[in-house]
Amino acid sequence: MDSLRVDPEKGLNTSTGSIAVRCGASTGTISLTDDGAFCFTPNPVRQRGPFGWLTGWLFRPVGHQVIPADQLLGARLESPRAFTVWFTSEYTTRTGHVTKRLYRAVHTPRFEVSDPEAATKLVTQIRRTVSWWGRDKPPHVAAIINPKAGKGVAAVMFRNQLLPLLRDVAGLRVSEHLTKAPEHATLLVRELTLNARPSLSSSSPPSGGGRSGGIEGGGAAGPAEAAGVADGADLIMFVGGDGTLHEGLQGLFQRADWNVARDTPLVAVPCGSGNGVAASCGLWDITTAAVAVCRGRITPIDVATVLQPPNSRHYCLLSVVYGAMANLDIGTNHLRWLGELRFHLGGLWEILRGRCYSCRVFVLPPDAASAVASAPSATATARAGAAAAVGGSEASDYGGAPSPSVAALEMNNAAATATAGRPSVGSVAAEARRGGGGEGVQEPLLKHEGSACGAIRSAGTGGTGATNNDRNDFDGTEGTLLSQYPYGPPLPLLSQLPCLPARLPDNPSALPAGWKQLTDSFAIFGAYNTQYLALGARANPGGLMSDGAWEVWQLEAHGRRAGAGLRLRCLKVLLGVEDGSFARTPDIMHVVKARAMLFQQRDSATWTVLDGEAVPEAPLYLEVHPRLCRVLVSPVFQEEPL
Ligand SMILES: Nc1ncnc2c1ncn2[C@@H]1O[C@H](COP(=O)(O)OP(=O)(O)OP(=O)(O)O)[C@@H](O)[C@H]1O
Repeated sequence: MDSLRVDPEKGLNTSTGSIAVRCGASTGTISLTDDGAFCFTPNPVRQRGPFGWLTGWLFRPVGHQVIPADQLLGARLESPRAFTVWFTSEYTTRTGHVTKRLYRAVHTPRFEVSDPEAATKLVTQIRRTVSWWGRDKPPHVAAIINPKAGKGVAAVMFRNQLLPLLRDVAGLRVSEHLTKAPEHATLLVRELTLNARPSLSSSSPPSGGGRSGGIEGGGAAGPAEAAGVADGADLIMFVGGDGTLHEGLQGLFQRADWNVARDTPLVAVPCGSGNGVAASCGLWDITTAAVAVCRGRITPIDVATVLQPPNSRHYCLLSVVYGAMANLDIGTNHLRWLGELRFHLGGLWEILRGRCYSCRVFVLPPDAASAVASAPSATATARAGAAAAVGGSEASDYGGAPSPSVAALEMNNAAATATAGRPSVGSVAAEARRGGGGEGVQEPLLKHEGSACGAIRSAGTGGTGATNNDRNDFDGTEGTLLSQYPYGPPLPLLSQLPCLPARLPDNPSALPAGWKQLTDSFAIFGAYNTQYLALGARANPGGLMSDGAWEVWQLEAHGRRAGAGLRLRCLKVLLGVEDGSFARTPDIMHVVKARAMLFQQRDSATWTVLDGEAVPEAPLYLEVHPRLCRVLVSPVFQEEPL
């Protein structure tokens, strides 16, 4: 063993392609096959003396072991000369109609070599082959950890379960960023150094070993590495619930480089109460999420802008809910310690209360949106060719060079930052909640110039004489202009509206062609992007996260109180929500696909909730940006419509 000649690149014996090791009472050789599989071949055991069989039985040799590349996770150095090899063991659980595929991380016994250098090199080679997304250097994962999410154990889970696998086994570089207050995740993501744009590889499962799937397929170094870029993050990992990811998403689109930053893959590690995004990506638990990070399989996801005139722009991945669905989330915040059980209790309470809710909703279905997007629109033209991003399912570019207003905003931001420093996380959040004007980063979004409603038209038509009489502001109330939302991805469908009304019209005739009105009164209402709203709530069975549309679900009602029949239907939905089987009952709920939505609250006994976070009661406009971001998914991820 001492005479091993070691390949400086690979750690393996150059003549045999293998390395001699000791494993317990056995000796043998380790080799890595061309397709990345790990093999341990024990040396034959010679029986010595008449009782050789007894010693052979007592000290049973370790048998031949082959671990295919798609099961390998990495290797961990246990001492300078000893290491263990880690691999995944897949298992399934079944909930009604849903089969969930999860992973355990297991490891071999310790292997010992005589040369510490050989051990280090072999460990590095295993890691690089299976978990570095085909790169030469370990990718950098920025972990945003919310210690208050769920039952408050996210930081402990990160240190005990996630970090040992990602750092010590897969050899990834992991930087920790602990949130210190609500909305701190927004600031952290806004200020993260990110690597250059990774290319999106196929979202189909890797066919061979771990080396084939991934963010940077093909074994080439990433562009950032090639360019020698500083140590920016290649992946942003959110260790918390949906709220933590939601806050991080706001930070991503508050960056001046959002159009590049949006390509940085995001991963949700389920440590919150709901974990709808993690569930929708097939990341059912922490170990499965860790395996997904090692494999690096990503898929595009639609993101919706939600505008609340006159001052707020939110980005959502998951849902907009109102009424019962909002109450069972926000109304059970004090039961956070119960985990996901709080949602079930909240649902039962809502059925017992039997309350119905009222709102005004208009939706623009995808086919109508395509027609609208292809129709000439002066305003859309003014928005830098943004309409091109809407018609197709591939949104390849969301703007490139910033529009003049964006450039102005960036200058504003720079000036504000230089003179007053960045606003604190808390002050921006408080300002946004109050709905008042603020300074600094969000200032241009907060400014409201009601008198300029006609200006957008005049800009589009080339006219100059717009007056207040030019407005089409539905009911004569003031509207808000597209030009007041200059930052982030363009809103080509919004540009078809003359302005964002402060109060929604009574019927769709006041809106451009294609808009449809939904029922005003309902027992359950929600607009969803992904299939799961929580690990145990498949509220949108059949939804696809990258089809360029959201699904709007309604359980219609008449009047303020639910009768016995309606309560029974609500109960059926609650009982069938875990696997989405409620949707098999005909006509139990009404669902439509929407590319854009206008929504106005008419009930003060509930909340408006975006991705699990309550926002002020004010009318909102939602527009879907097809495939705007990337999320990391389970290696076996497949969105199966029910
Ligand atoms: N250090 C902190 N102290 C107090 N609150 C925090 C801190 N960091 C983040 N938060 C807040 O914690 C809240 C809950 O986080 P999150 O939504 O991720 O968990 P959850 O509500 O348990 O999960 P889910 O959204 O999946 O139901 C967020 O609204 C966030 O603003």
